[in-house]
Amino acid sequence: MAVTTYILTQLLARHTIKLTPYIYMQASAISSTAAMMNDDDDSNPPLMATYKHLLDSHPRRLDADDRTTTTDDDHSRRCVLPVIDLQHGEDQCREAIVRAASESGFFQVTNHGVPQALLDELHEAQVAVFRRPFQRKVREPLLDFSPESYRWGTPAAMRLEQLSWSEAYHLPMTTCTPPATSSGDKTRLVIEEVSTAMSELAQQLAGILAADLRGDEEDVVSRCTRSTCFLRLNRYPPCGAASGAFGLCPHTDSDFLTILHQDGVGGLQLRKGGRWLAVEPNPGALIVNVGDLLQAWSNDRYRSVEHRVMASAASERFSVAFFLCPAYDTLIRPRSSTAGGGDRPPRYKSFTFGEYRNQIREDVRLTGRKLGLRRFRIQGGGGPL
Ligand SMILES: O=C(O)CCC(=O)C(=O)O
Ligand SMILES: [Fe+2]
Repeated sequence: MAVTTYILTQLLARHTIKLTPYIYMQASAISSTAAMMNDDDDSNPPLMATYKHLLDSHPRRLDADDRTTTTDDDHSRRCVLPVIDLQHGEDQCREAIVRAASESGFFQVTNHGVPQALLDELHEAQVAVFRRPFQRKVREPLLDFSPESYRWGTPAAMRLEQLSWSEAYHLPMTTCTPPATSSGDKTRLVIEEVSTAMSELAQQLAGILAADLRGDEEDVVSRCTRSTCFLRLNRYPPCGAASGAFGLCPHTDSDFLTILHQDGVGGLQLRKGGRWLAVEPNPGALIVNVGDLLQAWSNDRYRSVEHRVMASAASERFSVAFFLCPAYDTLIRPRSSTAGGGDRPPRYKSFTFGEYRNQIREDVRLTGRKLGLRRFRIQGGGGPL
């Protein structure tokens, strides 16, 4: 029975896109039933079964009446991110990095020091980790990571637009270092090596961006340490259920700086000038993006740009994100003076990273979404950029 439902689910997952809407609803109902039976050999989280009420209440394309989502036209709009080759050395790249962080908030780096062979190994390990049966992912911790490190879907979603069709392992960097007693498992080692290499890269880039902001106030970058950063392994299962569904809902990153490695499937989009633009996968490059803390600390010199992942109907997608975060008690005090920008009054009230996180949690609990930096913005502060 388990095998039959598994095959049925797989067939439906592959073919729903080709079915008419009416047949599709029948198909999703059957597929939901299969998922609810918790087949032990099915690695997909039961997204369809769990969020069927949201899918059913929104049977049309997500974009039919929601301006925050996409259109066919937008799907074909591509965005070319600046590519910075780090082999030219820090001094040569400094200006390009500062310009990219100020103008686009997202850029790519090549010759970044994270060996491609290591990223390939992590990809292989990541596929194997997510291939474990769903019930095992939920019940048994991965290696010696905490059981809470596995997450899927969006428990608080009240509408389809708030649902992320994905699963992830959220790994604080402290836990990425295997204890001395650990078995030396290959997955463990590769996770540690990638998080260490990405952390070094993030520190280097954040250091360059920080150095360009004059002032001798507390250095936030030095407060981003192994005990405060984390790595997230993402998997986006195919979603034939609703065209235009999100693999990851629109958001800005709440950290200081993010390093992202994606596979070749595509799906990442940025919001630019009120439009969503697709980021073309670039093998060999890592994506870098400014987080909210860096935007506030730089008094809007660097930009934390809204982004999202579109779920694919046909292909699963994997990505790895490293989040450079300071300690929770780090004060984010906008710099009143920035290089090139002259004196500019602070645009944000000062806040600690801990206060920022708590405010986000509270906003999500009360409104269903993150309000982010606008919560700390000084009305009329700073004047035009
Ligand atoms: O998977 C991606 O491409 C983006 C991931 C992301 O935005 C995040 O984890 O914050
Ligand atoms: Fe993100």
